[in-house]
Amino acid sequence: MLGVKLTIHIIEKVQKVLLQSDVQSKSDRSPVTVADYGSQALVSFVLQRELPSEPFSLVAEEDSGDLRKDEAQETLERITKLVNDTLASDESYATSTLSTEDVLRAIDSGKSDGGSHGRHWVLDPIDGTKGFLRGDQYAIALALLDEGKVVLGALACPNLPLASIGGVNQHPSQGEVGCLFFANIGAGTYMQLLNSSSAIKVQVTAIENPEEASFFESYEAAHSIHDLSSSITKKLGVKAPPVRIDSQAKYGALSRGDGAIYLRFPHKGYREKIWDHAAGCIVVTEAGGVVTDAAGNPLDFSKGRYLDLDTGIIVTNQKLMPSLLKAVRDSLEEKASSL
Ligand SMILES: Nc1ncnc2c1ncn2[C@@H]1O[C@H](COP(=O)(O)O)[C@@H](O)[C@H]1OP(=O)(O)O
Ligand SMILES: [Mg+2]
Ligand SMILES: [Mg+2]
Ligand SMILES: [Mg+2]
Repeated sequence: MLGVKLTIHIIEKVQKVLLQSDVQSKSDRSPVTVADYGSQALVSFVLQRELPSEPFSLVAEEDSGDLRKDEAQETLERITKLVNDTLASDESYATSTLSTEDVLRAIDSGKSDGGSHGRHWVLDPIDGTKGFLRGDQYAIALALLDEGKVVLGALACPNLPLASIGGVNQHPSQGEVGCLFFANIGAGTYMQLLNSSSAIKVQVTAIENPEEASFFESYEAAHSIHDLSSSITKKLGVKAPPVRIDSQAKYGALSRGDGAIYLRFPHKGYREKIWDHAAGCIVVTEAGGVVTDAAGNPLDFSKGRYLDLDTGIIVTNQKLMPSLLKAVRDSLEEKASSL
């Protein structure tokens, strides 16, 4: 249990870093903010502080390359202040102060390649940066790999309502907001409000009839081919329109039964990273769901920083998976023969 408690502890702390902030563009033209860097520095620092006796390995999204350039000095100072203010607000870390060099080093300790041996932490400091910038959904995703398998996952979704987001009659502005999902291998998935400490066990939906199912996909059409998921769900007989939200909040929502299906088909040439799915994958599977690639194979997190997979990622419950896989196969064949 130490791992799970530790993970929650860190994520609650990181949430405080997430203020509105300037945005830079990375070499792949995706956005990165001082909050992404601050979050990664903080999680990395706290993990190393809490686990001094074991070799530390972190596979994380960001690196300090751009922050080391002369013109980034001011940004780096802002990130350092953000990190130090957060540490100062917590009893256990109030005496820690990081220099700009410490922050760069903490960010860069996320350069591990992971792999099939030993233990590796896997972090997406902000997943769904575009959603974060829009004020929509985003997540902080932390997982632990042990001998290539995900054994622990925590997904903090600060903008996710406690009430279901899968239905048609939604009032997203009402009620409590900010959910944390965590899963430990063999022990199920739990959810709690970010500002509370009492967790409830969650389960994926038991729906067997696709006509009653609703499905999630990316908000951003550049992240997933919407036409393809529409063809798949039509074949399956899904009646509801897609629920489009950002980030691994989709996995969290699915794990508590908000929707029944999550489809993700990135455009040609995009390579999926392990930090975009490790926490979400265990959160859904421990809640009774199934996560596979488009060919029906389980995701393999042991191959390094990237997932080596066939075409796309599909998620649903055990009952719906066989017919979903068939609809995926048929739609992909149709697409291939129309090219
Ligand atoms: N061109 C792209 N295609 C697919 N996914 C992308 C692309 N660019 C960034 N991503 C990543 O996809 C995930 C979000 O997808 P979605 O919100 O659509 O589910 C994020 O991990 C995002 O990274 P990031 O962590 O930088 O936000
Ligand atoms: Mg990013
Ligand atoms: Mg991500
Ligand atoms: Mg990210």
